[in-house]
Amino acid sequence: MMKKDKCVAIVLAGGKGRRMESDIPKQYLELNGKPIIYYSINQFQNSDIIDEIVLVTGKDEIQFCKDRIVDRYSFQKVKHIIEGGKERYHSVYNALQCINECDFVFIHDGARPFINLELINDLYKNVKEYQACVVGVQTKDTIKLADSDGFIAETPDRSKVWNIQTPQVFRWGIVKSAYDMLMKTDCCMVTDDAMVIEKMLKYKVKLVQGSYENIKVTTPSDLVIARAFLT
Ligand SMILES: Nc1ccn([C@@H]2O[C@H](COP(=O)(O)OP(=O)(O)OP(=O)(O)O)[C@@H](O)[C@H]2O)c(=O)n1
Ligand SMILES: C[C@](O)(CO)[C@H](O)COP(=O)(O)O
Repeated sequence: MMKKDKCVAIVLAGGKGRRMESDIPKQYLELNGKPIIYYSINQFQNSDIIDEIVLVTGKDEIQFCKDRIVDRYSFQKVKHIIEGGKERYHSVYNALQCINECDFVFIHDGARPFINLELINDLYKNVKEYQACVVGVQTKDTIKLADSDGFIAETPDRSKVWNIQTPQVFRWGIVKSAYDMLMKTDCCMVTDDAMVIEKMLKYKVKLVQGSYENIKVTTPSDLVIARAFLT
């Protein structure tokens, strides 16, 4: 694939992993002898699309990431290892501050180990065309919207309902200005990057078909599933 653009990947590992209830943050738990975070950094390191990686982690884990992940596995594209913030969107904002300027930013949960080079290529093609895109899969369940009393209020057409994953990929100017605007508002109900673009800029974000295996390791049962995918 022809590539002249500069692409930076932000890999998020600044969360505490409370729902995993483990002693160490879930992104450092091991799958087949390697930390969960290793798998996605490795895909970005091996991708011809990605030029640089910013790794975001907890203050107390910066040295561990440098020694036990970046140096140990020779992840030369990791140019910054920085401290995250209170919420996911604070961590993304911190990462955006250390990117000088580039063409496209790939934002990825370090707790999603099963991305691959094909998906990164696909997202790159889409972001060049649409400027903003996120990966997801169509829901396999029937979805109900609830009212405040716990009764069904609505059943949306499930062909229009997607489960959203990461990477979420944006042209630099779009993601930078949307996050700058977000930090100047009181808005805090933000659970993914597309929401920031939708809310702040009213920009249309393209959905890109992903894989049902691109799970986020969130609870102990996800760890069992992730280990099964690797056998
Ligand atoms: N302040 C935060 C919160 C989350 N994340 C990262 O964002 C991704 C998605 O978040 P989630 O799965 O919710 O992780 P945690 O916040 O760690 O989990 P929990 O809500 O169970 O504590 C993870 O890779 C996580 O490390 C981050 O970088 N900074
Ligand atoms: C960004 C994300 O992975 C898309 O599904 C997700 O929203 C992260 O959210 P969480 O609430 O922190 O699990």
